[in-house]
Amino acid sequence: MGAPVLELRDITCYLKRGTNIFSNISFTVNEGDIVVLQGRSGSGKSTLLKCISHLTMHTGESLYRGRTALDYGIPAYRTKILYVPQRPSLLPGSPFDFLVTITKLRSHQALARDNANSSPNELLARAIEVGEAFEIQADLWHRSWMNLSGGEGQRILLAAAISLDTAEILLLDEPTSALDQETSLLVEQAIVERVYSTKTTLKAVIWISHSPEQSRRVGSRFIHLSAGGCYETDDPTPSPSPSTPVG
Ligand SMILES: Nc1ncnc2c1ncn2[C@@H]1O[C@H](COP(=O)(O)OP(=O)(O)OP(=O)(O)O)[C@@H](O)[C@H]1O
Repeated sequence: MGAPVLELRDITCYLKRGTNIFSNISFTVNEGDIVVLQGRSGSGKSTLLKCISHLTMHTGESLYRGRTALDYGIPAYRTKILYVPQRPSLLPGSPFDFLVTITKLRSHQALARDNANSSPNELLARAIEVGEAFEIQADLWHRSWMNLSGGEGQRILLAAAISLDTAEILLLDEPTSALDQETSLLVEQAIVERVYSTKTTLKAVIWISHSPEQSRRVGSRFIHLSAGGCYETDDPTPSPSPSTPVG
């Protein structure tokens, strides 16, 4: 087992007093883990990823390398634990504009000081290279997000997250939901290779998937959200009743 990277302690998310989406979610993500997060529609998978990245109010703690997001400062924490939504629905401009905006963030610049390839054009060159592995043509990076297909936008967002190469954990919210089987396989392969490569910053992934086949292909661990809690199983096709409670 690799070193612990992210420890979730008693994460509870409530809509209003007395109504929790889930309660006391606790598990640890180690280097080399590809944790597939499963559960019925509405069980709270996306909400859990948003809690981990501090986009949603919750109680409990997410410790990255033993420290909280407040210890690091939330922007710096988010460069290391990066949430990738299913769709880039509200982003203005083009994917290239998005990369330019990121390079101007102080949290990104603090990390990029050690990294010679930090200018927007260098970042774009890396993003284009990653995107090509996902069959994204270079000119799409300059097209408005609004004029990209669902699958193009999804792959570009993933390629951008990967090419930043700052995150130790990617929180992937159904990263292939808009893709055909063949393109899904390309994306899966690229992500899995990066987790196991010693040349990239990425150490682990939490990956929401509704597909047992995909879970089997990519997952090294399987955590199921159910009845407001979670359990870990060895089986990528989850059983209706909890096997091993986590936490
Ligand atoms: N901001 C919000 N206000 C009210 N309810 C919310 C809010 N965000 C999420 N919910 C509710 O919380 C529950 C969990 O939503 P979430 O999107 O996390 O589920 P999910 O497991 O990711 O679902 P799916 O598999 O369908 O994507 C749902 O019942 C949803 O309607």
